[in-house]
Amino acid sequence: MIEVNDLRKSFGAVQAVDGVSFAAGDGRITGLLGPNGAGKSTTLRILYTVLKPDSGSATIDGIDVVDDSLKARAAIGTLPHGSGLYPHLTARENIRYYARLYGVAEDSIEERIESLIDELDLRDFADRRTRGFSQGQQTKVALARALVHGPQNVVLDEPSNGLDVMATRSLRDLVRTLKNAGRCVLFSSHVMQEVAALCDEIVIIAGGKVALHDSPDGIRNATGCDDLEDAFVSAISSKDER
Ligand SMILES: Nc1ncnc2c1ncn2[C@@H]1O[C@H](COP(=O)(O)OP(=O)(O)OP(=O)(O)O)[C@@H](O)[C@H]1O
Repeated sequence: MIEVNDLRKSFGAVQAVDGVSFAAGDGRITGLLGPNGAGKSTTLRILYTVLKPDSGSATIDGIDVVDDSLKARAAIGTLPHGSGLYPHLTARENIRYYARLYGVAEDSIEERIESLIDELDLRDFADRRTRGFSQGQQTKVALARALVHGPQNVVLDEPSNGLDVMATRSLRDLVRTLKNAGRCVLFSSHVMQEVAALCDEIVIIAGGKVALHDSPDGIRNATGCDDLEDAFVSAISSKDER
C-alpha cells in the first residue's frame, strides 16, 4: 500500500507538487492522471526515493520514503520516465543485474528472468545489447527489471509510452495480473482511455494539486459527464476556477 500525505515539492519558483494526498491500496490499480506538467512524475519520483519532498510524507507499506529510503525502495518496483538501461548490457543482463541488486536468491534468478521474458514478449531481443533498442523494446526490458524481485508495490511512470497495440495489451494484462495477485499498482498517464480501461481508482492531478480522487463511475457522477474524457477536462477546469 502506498500513502501520500500533503506532499510538496518546488523547483525554484515552480511549485511542482502542492499538497498532494492520496492512498493506493493493495489489489487495486490506481491511476495518476493529469495534463503535461501536472506534477505526476515529481510525485512518483518522490515515491521511488530519487527526490526528497520539501514537506509532507509518503510511505510504502508503512515505510517512510525519506527516513528509510533503502527499505522503501526494496518494497517497490519502478518504471521511471526514461528507461535508464545499461546500453552495453543485453536485455537479459540488465534484468539479471537488477535481480542481484535487489537480492533475489541466486538459484531462482534465471527462472525468474525466463518467465519475465515470456510474459513481456522479450524473447526476440533478450540477448541483444540494449543500445539502439526502440522505445517499446526499452520499456519492456525496464518493466521486466522493475518486476524481477516480485515487489508488492509497483509504480509505473507512463508505462505505455512507445508501446505498440500488442505490447499495450500485454501491459494491461500484466497490470491486471499484478492486481489479481494482491499487488498495489500505481501508474501515471495523461491518456484518459488508458486509465479508464484499467483503473479501480483515478487520482486526477492538475497544477500540483489533487483535483478529484474517485472510481471511474464516481468521477462520472461528480462531474456529471458520461464520457471520462469530458469528466477529466471538467475536473481540471473546476480546479482552475477554485
Ligand atoms: N528537475 C526539475 N527542475 C525544474 N523544474 C522541474 C523539474 N522537474 C519537474 N519540474 C517542473 O515541475 C512541474 C511538474 O513536472 P512533472 O514532470 O512532475 O509533470 P508531469 O505531470 O509528470 O508531466 P508530463 O505528463 O508532461 O510528464 C513542471 O512545471 C516541470 O517543468
